[in-house]
Amino acid sequence: MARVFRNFEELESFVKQERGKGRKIVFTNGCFDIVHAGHVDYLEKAKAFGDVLIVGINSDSSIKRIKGEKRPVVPQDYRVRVLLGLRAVDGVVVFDDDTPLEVIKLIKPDVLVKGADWPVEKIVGREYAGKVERVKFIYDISTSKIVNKIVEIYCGKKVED
Ligand SMILES: Nc1ncnc2c1ncn2[C@@H]1O[C@H](COP(=O)(O)OP(=O)(O)OP(=O)(O)O)[C@@H](O)[C@H]1O
Ligand SMILES: O=P(O)(O)O[C@@H]1O[C@H]([C@H](O)CO)[C@@H](O)[C@H](O)[C@@H]1O
Repeated sequence: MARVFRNFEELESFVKQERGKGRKIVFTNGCFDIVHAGHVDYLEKAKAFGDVLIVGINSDSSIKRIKGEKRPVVPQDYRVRVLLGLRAVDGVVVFDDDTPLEVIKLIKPDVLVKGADWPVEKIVGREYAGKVERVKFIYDISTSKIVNKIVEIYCGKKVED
């Protein structure tokens, strides 16, 4: 089963151990507030770029700063637990900064992956990765779309994007 790294030191020693076995380290990051089919698809494709997939997940306070006070809908411990249950994921680490730059600088992944909604020039940490991969969306879904649909259904209000 996948594991959660309690701190960056634990993560660093895991990465060193895996690299020692000749394994390719893939890293990606995100908020993963309400996990959906798009996340599952992109994480499986991310894993396929290497041998070990580590996912950096924003802390609750990080998400509040970057996505607004009303988010996240799902607390970080539950968001972590969902990712740990995904077949593609080997490890999860929570980061509290606005960006995963410090984690990426630490592990220098062989491959850094984001969904194709992120232009390369906006992918934080790209200069510390062996290469950067952007995964195209095959599902037209997002956490925001899910939230907005629920508000529309239950509150009869159209939420402005
Ligand atoms: N439909 C999708 N298909 C593939 N990848 C996706 C999809 N939606 C988001 N991603 C990717 O998942 C990662 C986490 O993104 P995030 O948690 O912001 O999801 P989101 O659904 O876009 O959430 P929000 O609507 O709150 O922005 C990012 O790398 C993003 O590019
Ligand atoms: O879930 P998101 O919004 O895709 O995740 C964010 O990604 C940002 C991205 O990596 C910038 O290149 C990152 O800075 C931010 O902390 C979220 O993880």
